[in-house]
Amino acid sequence: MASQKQNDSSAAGYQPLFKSFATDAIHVGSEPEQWNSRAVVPPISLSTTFKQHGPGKHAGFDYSRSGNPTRSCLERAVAALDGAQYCLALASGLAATLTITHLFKAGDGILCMNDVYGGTNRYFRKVAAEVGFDVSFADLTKLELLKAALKPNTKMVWIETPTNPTMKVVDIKGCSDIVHEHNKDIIVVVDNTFMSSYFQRPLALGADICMYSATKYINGHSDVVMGLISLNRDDIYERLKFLQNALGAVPSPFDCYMCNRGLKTLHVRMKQHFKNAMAAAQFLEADPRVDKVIFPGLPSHPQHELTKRQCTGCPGMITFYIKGKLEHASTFLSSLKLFALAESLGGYESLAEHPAIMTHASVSENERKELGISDTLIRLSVGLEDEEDIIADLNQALAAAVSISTLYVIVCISICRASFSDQRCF
Ligand SMILES: N[C@@H](CCSC[C@H](N)C(=O)O)C(=O)O
Repeated sequence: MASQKQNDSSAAGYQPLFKSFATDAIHVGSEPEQWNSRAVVPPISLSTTFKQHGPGKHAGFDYSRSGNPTRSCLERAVAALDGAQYCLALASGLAATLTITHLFKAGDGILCMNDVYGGTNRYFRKVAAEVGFDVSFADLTKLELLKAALKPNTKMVWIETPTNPTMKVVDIKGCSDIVHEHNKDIIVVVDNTFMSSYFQRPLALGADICMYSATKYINGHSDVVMGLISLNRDDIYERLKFLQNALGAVPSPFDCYMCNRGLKTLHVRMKQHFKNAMAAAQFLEADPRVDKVIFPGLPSHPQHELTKRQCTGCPGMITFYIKGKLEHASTFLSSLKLFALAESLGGYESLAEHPAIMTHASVSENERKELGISDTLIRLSVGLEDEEDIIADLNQALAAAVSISTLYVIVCISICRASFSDQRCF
């Protein structure tokens, strides 16, 4: 039976599930034997300071920013799930990004995937570049563009896959091999927020660092803001551990407790996100009111085969273009009843948003245009509700946004436009 379960995803052509994932999620870091009380659930250790036997002689913890027992429980669990030796928890995904960037100095080159979370784009362009980092962007789905973009001063390559919001999938192994062949000291970072460790293990594919906004799937309950960094290299870990303390962007013990609690059901949630998202993506793709659906689990996705080669499945993230203009996208979003119109993703509840106006508003208009973040682009985070209710909500909101007569007009206009550009009629 166990091997049958293991084979579910590989039967669909994806990588086999990671061995003992659920067992590790539940037990690693939460061993009752570490507490005198033998508490089965790790206690929330709120003390900011810890009594020392003698000056500088402590029992593993001296000050809560430098290290905290509840935080350690979470960090150990996440390291196990990422196939990593080490994990560090930070106060947010962006706190993780800036802590990693502090590994480098002004003048060093950072090469970033062109389509990334708006906050990452904003941090690299409007903060890191302004303090002297040489920041550049390239479409890393094309390995020849990666090769061309590597410079003598490149110190870090930042990959996000699938990308937020246009769901491009980047070949982690392909990129890591090229980067490390060019210079083995360049650090390849993968933002694994969308996939989570359940569907993708970047370190096993050659990346040096795997990072998360744990606010999303890892916690999974939309009630904690947190970042995580997993890695295997001792030298980078030592420096990041120093930076975690020296920069001080650490999460509270309560948030660590909450996130560890959410992590225990990651495997159960991700399976259901995949199932619900697949059904929603198939529904949207078959619907005439929808122009295009981008979901890596659909055979129509340009990197569907790559997704199956490097992942064990797909999360609940779907992006689609609604037919029409901004007003149709807006009406669709305001008409949703079960999906909440809200930023963020990866919680048990379904969310929908308009990247151009919401999560990616800080990306310049030109860049948004180049990336396809248009007025009709809608991003869904499909939650864990009943599949038929999710689809019914999408259906009624599409009906409110694009009536049959509007659809008729849109289709006529696009036929005319195509004919004009072909110079075949009129
Ligand atoms: N308004 C926020 C944007 C939050 S986006 C959150 C999340 N990463 C997502 O993609 O939904 C800001 O300006 O930082």
